[in-house]
Amino acid sequence: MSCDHPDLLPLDEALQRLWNALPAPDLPGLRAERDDPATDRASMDGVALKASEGRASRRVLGTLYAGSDPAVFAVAPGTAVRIMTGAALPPGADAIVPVEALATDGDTVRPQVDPKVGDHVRRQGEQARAGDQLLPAGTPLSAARLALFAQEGQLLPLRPRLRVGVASTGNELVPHPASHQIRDSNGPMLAALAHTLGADVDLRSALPDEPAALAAALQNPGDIRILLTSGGVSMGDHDHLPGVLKDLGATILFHKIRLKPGKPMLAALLGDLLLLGLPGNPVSAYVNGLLFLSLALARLEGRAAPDPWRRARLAAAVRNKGDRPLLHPCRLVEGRLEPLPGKGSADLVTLARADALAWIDAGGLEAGTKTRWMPVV
Ligand SMILES: Nc1nc2c(c(=O)[nH]1)N[C@H]1C(S)=C(S)[C@@H](COP(=O)(O)OP(=O)(O)OC[C@H]3O[C@@H](n4cnc5c(N)ncnc54)[C@H](O)[C@@H]3O)O[C@H]1N2
Ligand code: MOO
Repeated sequence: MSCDHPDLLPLDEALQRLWNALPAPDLPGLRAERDDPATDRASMDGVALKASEGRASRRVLGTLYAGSDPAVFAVAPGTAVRIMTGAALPPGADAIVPVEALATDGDTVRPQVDPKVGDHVRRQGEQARAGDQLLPAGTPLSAARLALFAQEGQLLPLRPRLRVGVASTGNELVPHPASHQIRDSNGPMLAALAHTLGADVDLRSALPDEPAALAAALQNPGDIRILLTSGGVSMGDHDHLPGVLKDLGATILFHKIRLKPGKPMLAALLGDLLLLGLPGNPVSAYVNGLLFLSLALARLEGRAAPDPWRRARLAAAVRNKGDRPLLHPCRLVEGRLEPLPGKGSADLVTLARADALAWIDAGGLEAGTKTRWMPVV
């Protein structure tokens, strides 16, 4: 019997749908408060002098450091001022000769090179002029952009880390398992993943396969913005999550995607709470947790959408008989993807040995094919 599902949502569309459904914070634009740099500055440690005097000796008047007021010196013919990187140029100087290109004798210096006007000088306003638009409103935040806001006197406070709840589901999850039971490995895995991705994590006890318990957890989520669950989203008698969400009036963003592992992946909004209902199989929970949580955190924090994909060649062929693209565990060896002999979406042993997940189109890929892959973090 074929299990092909033409209605499954392609991964990139699912990611886009999640991105569009989440609100980005208000992202202000930025204008330059003053010229950048605000005065001519030294870009090397050396002496500030008049270039037109060529290699002639100069008498050193003193030293300017980054932050020194340059007006205390005036560079007249036959003089120079020692200057450190970042210091404003003194009046009269138009070039810097670096320490390495100077002969020094007491307070006299002699350039060993022919200085030219503007040598090793960062010109006033060469990066921006006062009033220039530096970043339009809506530009996603990054550490570099936050630094630019700080430079212009508009320090943006760091946002508190988003709080992410993690709750596994399943009656089979117990701390001391008999042979028909298992330990909860998804909970600790997803907590670690959320922590790695920069969230503040609340790892909760596993929930039983009971609609009432799931409903209670969803209706009283506590102080979290995102809830990661694992399990209970497929076709089994105990797969209650989709029905519970429907009864609670949640907005289902998608349920079931064209990816192996990850077919029953579910995302829903319940008021302000984003629920990522990850499939229970550990590799599936990992892959989808990584893809969807990193995107959701970036969106809610006002960062650009992360692109986890890199490209490399497969060292060996990988078969994929299904109709879904496959993310296959690999080792990266000298820049090539060496497929591991994995046993599918329940095989945590192979996932833990992998450092890459390679994208294998439906139908499989031959050895030597270049394909996209993402790191296992
Ligand atoms: N008739 C069908 N059966 C299944 C389908 C389907 O389309 N039709 N899809 C399969 C796929 S694909 C996946 S993935 C799984 C996902 O099912 P659920 O998300 O409903 O997960 P569960 O059934 O609750 O559990 C699946 C598997 O994972 C183990 N598990 C669950 N939670 C944990 C945990 N916290 N730590 C470790 N392992 C966990 C669980 O014991 C099961 O073995 O469904 C397929 N079936
Ligand atoms: O999504 Mo499932 O993990 O393909 O077996």
